[in-house]
Amino acid sequence: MQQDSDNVVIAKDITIFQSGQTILENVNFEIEKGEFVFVIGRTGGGKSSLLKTMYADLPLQVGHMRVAGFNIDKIRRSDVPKLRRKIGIIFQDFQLFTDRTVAENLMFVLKATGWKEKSKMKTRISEVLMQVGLGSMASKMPYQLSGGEQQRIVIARALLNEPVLLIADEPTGNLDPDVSQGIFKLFEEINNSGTAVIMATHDHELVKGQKYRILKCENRELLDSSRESFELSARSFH
Ligand SMILES: Nc1ncnc2c1ncn2[C@@H]1O[C@H](COP(=O)(O)OP(=O)(O)OP(=O)(O)O)[C@@H](O)[C@H]1O
Repeated sequence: MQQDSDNVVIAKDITIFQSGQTILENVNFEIEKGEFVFVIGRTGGGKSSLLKTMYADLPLQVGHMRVAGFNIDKIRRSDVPKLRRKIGIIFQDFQLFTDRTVAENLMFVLKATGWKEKSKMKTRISEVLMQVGLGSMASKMPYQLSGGEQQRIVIARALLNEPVLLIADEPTGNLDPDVSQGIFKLFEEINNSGTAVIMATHDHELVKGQKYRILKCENRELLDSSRESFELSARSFH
């Protein structure tokens, strides 16, 4: 597939399977640099499967997909870590090492992704912690942080290598509405600084009234608010 410098994601005629079952069929969409996109749909509709395909966790067997310059349908195992360095991935459950400080958690990722110079690593850690509003938390253990703060650290970790795309799968799923709102605002700030964001969510309150594009998984189809209008009632979220 052609490289398209304005798109961080190109999906062309893709079909997604789980254990031989078709989950989404004939999916076509593109995400531009710096775009913000929600993925919604009822439970089991295929939101996570779509995101997993994007970060090469679920192999793509039918169709073509390009993410952050990598051909997902042809990606070699050895290239998956390189892809994941270009994208940041955030899940509902904060997966921090519980026996390491915040700074050690972030340092671990920098080392694993090839950073060598200690002073640059320390600077980068300070920068991302500032960016998520937790500049003073470097020496805290995860258990000393609230759920919302832990999720901010996970977001800081995803930002370390300046990704072109953040993929977030229910990032506010375990958080109170107020805290969710704060996390969402943080994603918006990150997006405003130029990083594309794709966020799967069940949170109707979060999505309704927003200006952002929505992809909706429904009956094995991916509906796209930039091409068609569709129902956005609470029912389409559960
Ligand atoms: N590892 C797996 N093995 C087999 N089937 C799976 C696997 N993961 C998901 N599925 C099935 O694929 C379908 C889509 O699941 P997926 O998790 O993508 O949906 P979702 O929209 O993210 O759901 P939820 O909102 O509940 O997280 C479901 O029928 C699910 O049971």
